[in-house]
Amino acid sequence: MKLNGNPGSNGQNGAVTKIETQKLNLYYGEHRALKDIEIAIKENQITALIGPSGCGKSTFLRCLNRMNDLIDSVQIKGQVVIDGKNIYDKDVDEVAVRRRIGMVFQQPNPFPKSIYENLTYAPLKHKLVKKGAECDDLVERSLQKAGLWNEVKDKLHSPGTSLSGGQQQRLCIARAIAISPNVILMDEPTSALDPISTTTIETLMQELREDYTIVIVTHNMQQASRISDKTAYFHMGELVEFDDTETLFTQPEKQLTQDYIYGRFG
Ligand SMILES: Nc1ncnc2c1ncn2[C@@H]1O[C@H](COP(=O)(O)OP(=O)(O)OP(=O)(O)O)[C@@H](O)[C@H]1O
Repeated sequence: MKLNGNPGSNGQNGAVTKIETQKLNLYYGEHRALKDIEIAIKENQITALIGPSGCGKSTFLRCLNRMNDLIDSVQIKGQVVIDGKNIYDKDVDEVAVRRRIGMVFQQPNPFPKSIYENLTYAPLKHKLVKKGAECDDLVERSLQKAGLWNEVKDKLHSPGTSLSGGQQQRLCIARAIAISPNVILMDEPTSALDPISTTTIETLMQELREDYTIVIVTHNMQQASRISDKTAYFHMGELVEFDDTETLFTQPEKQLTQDYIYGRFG
């Protein structure tokens, strides 16, 4: 696969801003893990977050769907504006935020239920669909989008955990899609997968970009380079550099970015 061959980086400079953070700071107790992060993430693009271990990539990602709210010691200051509205405003329902913004984790984590129920559980709970034909339709559409339908259509009532690791991760992507989000967050979604499953998911992400805004944390710089339109380099809680992926990997402006990309640390 060609390094820096991301097809989406051309001609999308005028894309609409989907997510914008303003002076975003996050504290775990006394520890300031994010420092004045300001970034504008574009709609229907893939944005990769890279940087050394502990620099705050996952913390930042979790700010985008208010997942950090679940941690007692966390204090967040600043704004995360999605579709023009700060998701930390008092009148915003955090459960509704998490519904609009799907998340896929490092380890595939299907529920201990059937493939079918993995996809219908949350939509039924949120009353997005009714049992029966609507659920059947949702299951087929979500699995089609996640590129898994042909592999599982004859065993929808088998446990999700009976699938291979790569299939389980695509089931988790289908589950994220089933709640009709418009943003999908992915935290190292392929790091537990073999190279073939990784390629399948990378290809799938290119297709999903048509319909969703995707933000992905990855340790794999070649992956960021292959799949993303924009890349953000984080270091010790700061956003050091954010640019078109091709520019960031070939002509990084900041010394810290150069050191990381050229392997001088991290
Ligand atoms: N639940 C938590 N409680 C306290 N501190 C935390 C918590 N989660 C993360 N941290 C700290 O916040 C900082 C950023 O962590 P984070 O996991 O966001 O980094 P990361 O860049 O995603 O790292 P990695 O690449 O290793 O996953 C680190 O110093 C980490 O120890």
